[in-house]
Amino acid sequence: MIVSDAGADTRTVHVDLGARSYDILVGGGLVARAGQEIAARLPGIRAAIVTDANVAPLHLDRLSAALDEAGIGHVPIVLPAGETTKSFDHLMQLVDALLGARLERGDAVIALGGGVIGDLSGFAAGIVRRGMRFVQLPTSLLAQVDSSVGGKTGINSPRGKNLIGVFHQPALVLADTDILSTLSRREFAAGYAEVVKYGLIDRPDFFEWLEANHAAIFAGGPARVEAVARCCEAKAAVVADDEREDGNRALLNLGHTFGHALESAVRYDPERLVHGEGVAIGMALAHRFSHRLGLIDGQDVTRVERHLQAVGLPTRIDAIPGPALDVDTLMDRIAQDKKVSRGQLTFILTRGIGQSFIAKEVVPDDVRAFLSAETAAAA
Ligand SMILES: NC(=O)c1ccc[n+]([C@@H]2O[C@H](COP(=O)([O-])OP(=O)(O)OC[C@H]3O[C@@H](n4cnc5c(N)ncnc54)[C@H](O)[C@@H]3O)[C@@H](O)[C@H]2O)c1
Ligand SMILES: O=C(O)C(=O)C[C@@H](O)[C@H](O)[C@H](O)COP(=O)(O)O
Ligand SMILES: [Zn+2]
Repeated sequence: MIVSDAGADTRTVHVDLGARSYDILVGGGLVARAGQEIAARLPGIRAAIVTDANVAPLHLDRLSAALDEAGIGHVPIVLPAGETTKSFDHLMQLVDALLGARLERGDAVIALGGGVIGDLSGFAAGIVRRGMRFVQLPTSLLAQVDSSVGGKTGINSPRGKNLIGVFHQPALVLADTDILSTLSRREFAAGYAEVVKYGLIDRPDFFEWLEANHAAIFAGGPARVEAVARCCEAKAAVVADDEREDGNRALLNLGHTFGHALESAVRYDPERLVHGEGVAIGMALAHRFSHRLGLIDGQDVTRVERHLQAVGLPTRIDAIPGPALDVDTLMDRIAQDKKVSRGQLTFILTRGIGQSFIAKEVVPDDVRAFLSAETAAAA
């Protein structure tokens, strides 16, 4: 993985995966350049632009014009916005539209959207004609710093989050930071949870930088570009080292065992919880659980909670609006987590800020007692 300058305001992060290597371009104005960047890497293709009903009216025409300019024939496919679109019904609809457009295996699926569109489109690209080319044009902060990189694709099940999917790497990621200007503050903050995650995993200096610079990142400008590029650099390094999560890639799941259980328990209802908010609560829970197990100093836990709260992110289960969540349901979803191995729970726990580690054979009764205390505190 190499980070280099590629023009005045574009940063290039290379994801080093042998034959499946690709570039992530980060900076302003990339939608306008998308046609030429794609044509340079995937000459002669046709494409489908997959997007959602919120993003389409804001950004589809500009991308379409950029592809026209580069002579890339394309069809738009617009799906409903929101987490419930990561479903078998919408996968079927998307697959049918790709086949109906007579796109070939060598053609490309271009995801123009947040993580929902990226995960669903990547899955469709991975299975249609046994694997079409795939390009990510992430439009949410979360998608720019996390979901567009690394090739995890898929949909949700009522039994748990992301339980159905494939690894399918993109051929190119174009993270146009200008496009974030139309994102709501709530969704920007949700994406910021995944930004904080990289600091908490193993980059304490980055966490400290975020504490000092979060306002500038939310405001836009160079700090935002810097944050996106540094997250992509961090994720690219992990993915290059462990593409299919046989080892350390699991660290990217910090906060997700709890977070995914919460998302699934609210049935992926965005009025109650979106993914990044689930990750924020999940990271706070992972730190408090680590403290309960005697692994981490209470001052570090408070520092993490304070930073998440400073940008308006939730840190407790009772921050989720609607009916109280039940511990049995949460334990049922946790038992479905993809990190479970030979029936044993795996969590990402921590010994301090930037000192996360993979904890195998976590005792379910310890988790249950902890969640009972957390939800009782909420009652
Ligand atoms: N594959 C991975 O490695 C990975 C990593 C992290 C998260 N994820 C997945 O990503 C999903 C969450 O992604 P998300 O937070 O981007 O959610 P999302 O795709 O639902 O986007 C959030 C909301 O913002 C809107 N939106 C997106 N870009 C916009 C823009 N530029 N202007 C205005 N509105 C815009 C969307 O329409 C949606 O309503 C979850 O399903 C999660 O599981 C996957
Ligand atoms: O890329 C990864 O690996 C991650 O874990 C990134 C997470 O932020 C992301 O939410 C991912 O989809 C979770 O993966 P899962 O395997 O737990 O479904
Ligand atoms: Zn995530």
